[in-house]
Amino acid sequence: MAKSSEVKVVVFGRAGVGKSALVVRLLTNRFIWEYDPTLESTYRHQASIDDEMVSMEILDTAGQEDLLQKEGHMRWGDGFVLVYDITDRSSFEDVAPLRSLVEEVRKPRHVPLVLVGNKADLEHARQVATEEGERLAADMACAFYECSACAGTAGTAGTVAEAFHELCREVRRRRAVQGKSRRRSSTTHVKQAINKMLTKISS
Ligand SMILES: Nc1nc2c(ncn2[C@@H]2O[C@H](COP(=O)(O)OP(=O)(O)OP(=O)(O)O)[C@@H](O)[C@H]2O)c(=O)[nH]1
Repeated sequence: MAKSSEVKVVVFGRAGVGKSALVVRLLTNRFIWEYDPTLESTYRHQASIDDEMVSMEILDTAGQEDLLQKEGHMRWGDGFVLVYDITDRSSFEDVAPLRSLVEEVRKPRHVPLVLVGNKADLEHARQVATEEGERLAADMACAFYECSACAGTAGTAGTVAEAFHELCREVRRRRAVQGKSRRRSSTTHVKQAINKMLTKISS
């Protein structure tokens, strides 16, 4: 494993969608039923993603922050996990405005995002169809996962890590694109300077 990179991840979503439970699932592979509902916390987590060590700093937001706090978190993060609860339609409706705010705060940069529909174990109480999640993710041009932070739901628990890993990949892809365009613009400057010199010499 050659390189290692740092990625700051912010987990956003309405209070009670399961942000803390998802982060705990990622960090410990466990599910904890009750968590302090209002505290905001940061965690460190290392993972090998496609043969690269990635060190994630994860900010689990409180879900009830004011606009100023939200904007501060949006400036801090490299990538964002937008979470809704598949059994709570209004938490799904919160996602689009949240995404617009991130775009606004980070303009003109593209913002790496993943969309997560949590509590997939509660199929009987579902209020948001999988296709609706897929459509929203397509609109936001980001990856989409339905998962459950809840222990014992075979299949969906592993998806939690996959969602965070995919976000790190997207951050990495964006950094590569931005690095290239920075290099291109500095080459353009050198070319312009040489052209200027040549014009002066020949005149
Ligand atoms: N069945 C089920 N319950 C879940 C799941 N994830 C979280 N919960 C429950 O949902 C409630 C809220 O979970 P939290 O992780 O505290 O949610 P949060 O989004 O961090 O909430 P705030 O900190 O208030 O913003 C808790 O009772 C959890 O046990 C899940 O995947 N399935």
